[in-house]
Amino acid sequence: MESSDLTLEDLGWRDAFSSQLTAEEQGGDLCPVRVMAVHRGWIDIAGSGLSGMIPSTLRSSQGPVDRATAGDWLIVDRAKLEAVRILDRINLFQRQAPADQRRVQLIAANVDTLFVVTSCNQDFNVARLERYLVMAGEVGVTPVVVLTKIDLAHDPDHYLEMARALQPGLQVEMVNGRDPASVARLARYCGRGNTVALLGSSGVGKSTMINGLRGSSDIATQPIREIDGKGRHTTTSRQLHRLDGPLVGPRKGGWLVDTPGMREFHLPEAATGIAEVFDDITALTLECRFSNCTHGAEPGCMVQAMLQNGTLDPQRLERWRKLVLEDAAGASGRPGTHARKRKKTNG
Ligand SMILES: Nc1nc2c(ncn2[C@@H]2O[C@H](COP(=O)(O)OP(=O)(O)OP(=O)(O)O)[C@@H](O)[C@H]2O)c(=O)[nH]1
Ligand SMILES: [Zn+2]
Repeated sequence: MESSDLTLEDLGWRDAFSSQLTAEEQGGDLCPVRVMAVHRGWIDIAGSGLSGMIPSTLRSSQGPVDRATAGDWLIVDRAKLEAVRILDRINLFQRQAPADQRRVQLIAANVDTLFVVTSCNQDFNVARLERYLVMAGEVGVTPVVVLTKIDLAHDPDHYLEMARALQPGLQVEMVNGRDPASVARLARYCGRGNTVALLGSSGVGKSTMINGLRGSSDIATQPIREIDGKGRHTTTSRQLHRLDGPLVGPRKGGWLVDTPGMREFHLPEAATGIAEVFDDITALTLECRFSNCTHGAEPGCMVQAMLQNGTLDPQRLERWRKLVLEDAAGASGRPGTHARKRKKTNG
């Protein structure tokens, strides 16, 4: 282990983790650390005043999601350089492994804010944004829609209005990623101890934004060559990057989760997220006469009633139907019955 000047607060420690510690985990050789990067068989960890690399194997592992992933908090045995257990997560991004649908791939844990990034041009797509927001709701992470390239848009406020209409109370920020003064709007989400992740299509300006926040031109989101535990070079980008640029404040920055899966993330399941993003429609369905109403031609269908009287946007209803159908279709191919956490971190 090497020493470091990081504190647990810098690393994103929360009361939700303190309350999980047993008496013997609060002294002696056992201590909490955060997983900063995941390599094949090894993890980079950082805790109060220490950092280093240890084998990723847990002393005992229970079930498919009981594996360390980027952002996790672990109890480690400092003397034996061993990972003991994973603390219950505030949230977890996971997906079905592309190669094997029965396996889950863990992407990142304990994320505070999800930047849903889109540019103010043809990339702006209501259905796609709703999908991202459904995902945020499902994982239990607070989304912030970031509209980029406002300098190129003829009428950026139009995009702002459309974005705000996606979900009640949704936070929306507009930035010109190339202008540090503009990117500074995002700094408040990236401060000490905060963990953010980004979602958005290629080319919308994610890297530009991150570089602006970090105040450097190194591409924060490019894979980094590292030396693994056996002294080999490996390419990994499954890690947390410090957001420590001048906009956030030197030594005050939080963490950016950047893992390959994050950028291609799609939903393993979505019912909770759909209910959240489409809470207006969900509320209507509860008032239909029949509990198994398909909102087609049944009598006493509240959804149809609101459609008829013009209260409900038919396109929004169509997008909702599509997501619900997809979720139902996905249900059959899903991996095991893992417990899911859904607790909001900030608010
Ligand atoms: N005018 C303008 N250009 C921008 C803005 N944000 C990004 N760009 C430009 O858009 C291009 C794509 O930006 P990137 O930051 O590479 O996009 P990305 O989302 O990281 O793309 P991937 O790495 O493919 O996922 C670059 O040429 C940027 O300079 C912006 O707010 N305004
Ligand atoms: Zn109905």
